Amino acid sequence: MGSPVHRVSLGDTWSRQMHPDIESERSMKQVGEKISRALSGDVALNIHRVFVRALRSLGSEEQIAKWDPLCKNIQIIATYAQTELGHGTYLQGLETEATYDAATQEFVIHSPTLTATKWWPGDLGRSATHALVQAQLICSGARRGMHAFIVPIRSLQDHTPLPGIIIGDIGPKMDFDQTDNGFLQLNHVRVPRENMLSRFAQVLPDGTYVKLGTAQSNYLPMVVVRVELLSGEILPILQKACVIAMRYSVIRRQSRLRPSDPEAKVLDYQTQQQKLFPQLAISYAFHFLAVSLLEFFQHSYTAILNQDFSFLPELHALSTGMKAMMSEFCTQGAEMCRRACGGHGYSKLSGLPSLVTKLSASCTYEGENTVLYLQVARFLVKSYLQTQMSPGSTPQRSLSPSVAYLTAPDLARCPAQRAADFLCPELYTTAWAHVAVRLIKDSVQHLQTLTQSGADQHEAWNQTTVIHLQAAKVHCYYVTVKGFTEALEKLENEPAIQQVLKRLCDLHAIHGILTNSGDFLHDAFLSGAQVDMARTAYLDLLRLIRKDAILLTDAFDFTDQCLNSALGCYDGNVYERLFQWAQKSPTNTQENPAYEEYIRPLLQSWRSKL
Ligand SMILES: CCCCCCC/C=C/C(=O)SCCNC(=O)CCNC(=O)[C@H](O)C(C)(C)COP(=O)(O)OP(=O)(O)OC[C@H]1O[C@@H](n2cnc3c(N)ncnc32)[C@H](O)[C@@H]1OP(=O)(O)O
Ligand SMILES: Cc1cc2nc3c(=O)[nH]c(=O)nc-3n(C[C@H](O)[C@H](O)[C@H](O)COP(=O)(O)OP(=O)(O)OC[C@H]3O[C@@H](n4cnc5c(N)ncnc54)[C@H](O)[C@@H]3O)c2cc1C
Repeated sequence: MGSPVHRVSLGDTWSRQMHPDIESERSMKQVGEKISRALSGDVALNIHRVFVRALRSLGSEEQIAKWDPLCKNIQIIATYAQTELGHGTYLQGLETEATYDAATQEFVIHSPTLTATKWWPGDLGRSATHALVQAQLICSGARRGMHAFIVPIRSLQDHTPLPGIIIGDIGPKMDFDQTDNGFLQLNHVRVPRENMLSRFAQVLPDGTYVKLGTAQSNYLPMVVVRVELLSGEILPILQKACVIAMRYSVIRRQSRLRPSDPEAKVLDYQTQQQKLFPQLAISYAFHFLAVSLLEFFQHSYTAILNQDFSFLPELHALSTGMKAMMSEFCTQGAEMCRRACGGHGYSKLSGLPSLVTKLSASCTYEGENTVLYLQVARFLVKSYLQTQMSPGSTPQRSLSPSVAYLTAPDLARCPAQRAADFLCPELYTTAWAHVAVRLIKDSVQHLQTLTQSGADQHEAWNQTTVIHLQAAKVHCYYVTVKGFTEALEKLENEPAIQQVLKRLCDLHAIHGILTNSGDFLHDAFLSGAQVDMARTAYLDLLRLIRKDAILLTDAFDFTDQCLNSALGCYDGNVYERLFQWAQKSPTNTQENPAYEEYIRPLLQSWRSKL
């Protein structure tokens, strides 16, 4: 971990004295340093731009050898242009066309309608010189579905749009002001045959179409980016929010626990702990899950690139489920951290509002969350039906490991007899698996009831998607609980940090049980008394985690510059920074433009009436 002196924001003009309230929280600093090293096992890849990932997923070796160095050396600036004005989710509905012309061995890329306009791609508005355009391939008189084409869009000489290209910025957004998301219309733009990325499909010079992968091979870049977004983009934002809110909560003193006491650190209030500690716990759960998913991804991705697609269904289900869950929970968690900082949390100087608005976008980009959860549901239904096949029926691929619980022994009742029983990873993992199985089974039964009563399968699916969504969300929560417990098992040689992290794992599992207690009470798996036991264990965990809270957030090892927050600096000098940074606000360094035009005339008119 860097020394404190390297953490204080540059340009601070007061003493570097550590605030005593935060210094007193770091008595066990070496535990925090050990935890930080455990987290450094994170294999988060740097999030290359989406284009580079798509090129490496869909391009032939020759195409990668040609275009990758041009990207790396910034000889071109490339964007990933898939979403259109009229379609983002439904890829089969994309309208941009790529029609093969055998006479010239070129593709003619065209936007046939207004809604075919590419809309949203990052860097497209003003920066990109090339676009990876996802378009419906038309060759040998047939439509072949979505394929990827590299299309030059701006001159490398003077950056002006090339012939047939209408391009610009889509206008102001909720955040990401630094990114020029743009629009692109293509008017019969010709590119050579070699510009169709051809790892999984080729068009021969005479227009013959050769499929080398599956129907969904060209969806691979989305799987890659979803996995990398988790630890590369989404999770660090929640971790930063936790650091800021936790440090502020040991500096902020407000009200008294007892009339005779000094004002209390707000983190000593149980309700403040209940706001922040579940966010801290889930950020650790997501960390360990992202690490294990990345390992699974790297293994699967290598196989897929070698035309072995056996891992793809589970990889697709895991990547969509974790992207949906992490973006949803991280967005909610960052907002909770912001609210836990009171008025100063609403100040942009806290750094928290922009974390919330940035995370909010992650619920939409790279796949809208509901749509992705329903992809998980589709996988769960298929997996459940697989377990119901009669033993002698046609051989099926083995059940994917992430749904092995579908065939594990199930308990009808939770065996917990006292609060401490809820601190047992096996007990709460089994509890989560029980509810997941029940909801998946319920969703399948509702679907089958409708189809057996004569409903069209697509209508039956639509009429049961709310139930499927609930099952998918519980499955994803189960995956995070199981992933966290498995990560803890690997820390057996570090008992000190294993104990500290186990409390977070316990809290994460029980927090989910208490906030979804209806799902556990529904079939009497838990009794009301057992929910009370779980709450007792939960409240005691809050008390125990309190003493490690600062160490657990220091362990994320963000510098002050990275946090960019007057509330979250390592030394805790919150008020000095707020005051100093506020004085730097442009409105404080300029003449008040409203005075001459509005305020003075107003005051004068009032004075003249006195
Ligand atoms: C600083 C911040 C940086 C942020 C950078 C963010 C940049 C953002 C970039 C973008 O947003 S790029 C655009 C992203 N767009 C999407 O993610 C689109 C989402 N839509 C889809 O993924 C698909 O259209 C769909 C929703 C999955 C539906 O697909 P489709 O309608 O074609 O088929 P289905 O009938 O649903 O499924 C058929 C079959 O295909 C399987 N499948 C679907 N997707 C994938 C995939 N990605 N990989 C592998 N397999 C996939 C699906 O499971 C079905 O399989 P079976 O069940 O039939 O076996
Ligand atoms: C900040 C940002 C950056 C982006 N960057 C890029 C980029 O670089 N390149 C790129 O190509 N795209 C990019 N996008 C676009 C993004 O990928 C799409 O917006 C996203 O895939 C969602 O698609 P959509 O906008 O069509 O939403 P829609 O699908 O229209 O969603 C609207 C509503 O319809 C619901 N819905 C849609 N389909 C179904 C269904 N089958 N079942 C149930 N409900 C459904 C959704 O749940 C949602 O509630 C970006 C978007 C954002 C916000």
